[in-house]
Amino acid sequence: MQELTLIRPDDWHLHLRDGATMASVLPDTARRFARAIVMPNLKPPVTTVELASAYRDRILAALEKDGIFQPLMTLYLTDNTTVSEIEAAKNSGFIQAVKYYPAGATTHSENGVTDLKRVYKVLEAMQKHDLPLLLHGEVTDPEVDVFDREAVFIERHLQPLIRDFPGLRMVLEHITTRTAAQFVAEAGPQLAATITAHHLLLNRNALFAGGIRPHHYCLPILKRETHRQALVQAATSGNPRYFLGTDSAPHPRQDKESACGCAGIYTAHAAIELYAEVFAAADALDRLEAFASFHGPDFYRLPRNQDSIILEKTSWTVEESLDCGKDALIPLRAGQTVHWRIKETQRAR
Ligand SMILES: NC(=O)N[C@@H](CC(=O)O)C(=O)O
Ligand SMILES: [Zn+2]
Ligand SMILES: [Zn+2]
Repeated sequence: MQELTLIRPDDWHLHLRDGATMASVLPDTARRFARAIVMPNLKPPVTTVELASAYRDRILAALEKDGIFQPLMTLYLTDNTTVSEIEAAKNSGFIQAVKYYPAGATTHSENGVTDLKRVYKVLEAMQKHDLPLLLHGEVTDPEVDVFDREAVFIERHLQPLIRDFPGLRMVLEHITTRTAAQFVAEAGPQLAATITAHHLLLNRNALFAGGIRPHHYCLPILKRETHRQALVQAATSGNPRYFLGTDSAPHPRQDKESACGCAGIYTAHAAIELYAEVFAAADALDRLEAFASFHGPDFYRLPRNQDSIILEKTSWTVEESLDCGKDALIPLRAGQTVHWRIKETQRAR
């Protein structure tokens, strides 16, 4: 049997939703991670410090009292975000970043930015106050093939952003292509990327295995095998500019199993275990801790965690369905086996 002790990891990209759904998914994340960057794409979106503060209070109220989990909050950037809101966010002490969704790109992005030029003043303020910008990096141009939207985003939007804001730290979220991995490797220290467990485990064949698989549909969409391999290579490379972000995104079963199903894959129930599978398969378990527990806090300029978790190589079967308040929630690997599990979590002394 194999065991692996890690400093407790953090999740640098997470959807917790709100209300009953949040209450039912939160324990999965809090059991594994010390902190998570909480995405602001609620309905209505978390666009102000006041809304973020109230959302944070609801998360804290839903947590077990003796836990250590800390939500790290984000603001949802819109065409109307003001410079004074950025200053207030920086001064809040609990907002760690601002999230950019191109309007219409993904779940609950209808209030996103319509044209980056409209938020240049706000980006200048973020650069000045050193508040990172998190990017859903896909163009929404309907002329662009859905499999190319990330690569085209890099060319059309990310390159100009880097040129125009050389002092703004940015995270290209949930990267899915060799192009993105390479771009991050070649860019300077202002740019990092999160990588999900599902993009490391699955290629686009998983969308059509024996029939259409709505529970494998997420955005950016799964890509071909060569891209998956490039992501594994990046995640296991030891390069500090790649780190863990699950993008665990719960949707009620009926919204996924629909004629127009929602994008999002739920992985919080087995998050670090799934990454362990990827790193084990790449013979790189010795690099999991840095990817999961060091690179993220270093980039965000937060302290690394002190306590640890122990993973063991033991198989267990994922439940067929979980509860998400309103309806069933179908987790990744439902009814199937995960090959690592958490043996123990240890508090720092
Ligand atoms: N990743 C997804 O497919 N969905 C996310 C939104 C996002 O991160 O783009 C969601 O909120 O459901
Ligand atoms: Zn996204
Ligand atoms: Zn997301």
